[in-house]
Amino acid sequence: MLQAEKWSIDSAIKDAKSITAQWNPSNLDLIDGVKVKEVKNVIKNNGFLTEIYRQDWELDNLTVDQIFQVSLLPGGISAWHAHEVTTDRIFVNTGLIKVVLYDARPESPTYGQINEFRCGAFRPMLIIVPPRIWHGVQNFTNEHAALLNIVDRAYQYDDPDHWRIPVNSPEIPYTFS
Ligand SMILES: Cc1cn([C@H]2C[C@H](O)[C@@H](COP(=O)(O)OP(=O)(O)O[C@H]3O[C@@H](C)C(=O)[C@@H](O)[C@H]3O)O2)c(=O)[nH]c1=O
Repeated sequence: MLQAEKWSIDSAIKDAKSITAQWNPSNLDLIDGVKVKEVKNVIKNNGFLTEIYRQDWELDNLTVDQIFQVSLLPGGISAWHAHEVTTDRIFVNTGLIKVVLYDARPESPTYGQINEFRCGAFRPMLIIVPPRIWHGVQNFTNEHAALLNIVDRAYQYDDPDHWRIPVNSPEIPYTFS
């Protein structure tokens, strides 16, 4: 273990572990029920192809009832959301977006846990967000960004399965910066 003998500046702070050998955040313990499928871009002579969702990935045994896109302007934040019965499957397909989850289920083994994902074209992944997991997204770049949401229950115009609390709610121990 490297120690800061008197070679550095007194106020210097040594980095702690931040990443694993698989290039994942070292503090990422998935919230119970959350699944992540990382995919790789297939580079072609004229660009690249990225698979977004396949039933044979067997991530869940739910249907695909609707797919919609959410575009976020530079710096845009959409938080916090939760659904009682709908599963979100989020794929950032343009730019880079921070996807943050919070487990507020008292009975959950990961109650109180935060998961933060930074994903998009450079690090494509599908994030499965079970019902009752709070979630928010932020375009933390100065470019346009967008995500696809592949849901197992289509949006119900007359009775949305959609609960919200303000982005700055003290109920969730996370601040978008
Ligand atoms: C989801 C949805 C919304 N809408 C309407 C409802 C509302 O007037 C407007 C904005 O919808 P929302 O307020 O739900 O959009 P938004 O606040 O951006 O929430 C969406 O963001 C992502 C990150 C999520 O997590 C989802 O829960 C999704 O609802 O669009 C549709 O017309 N069709 C749809 O399929």
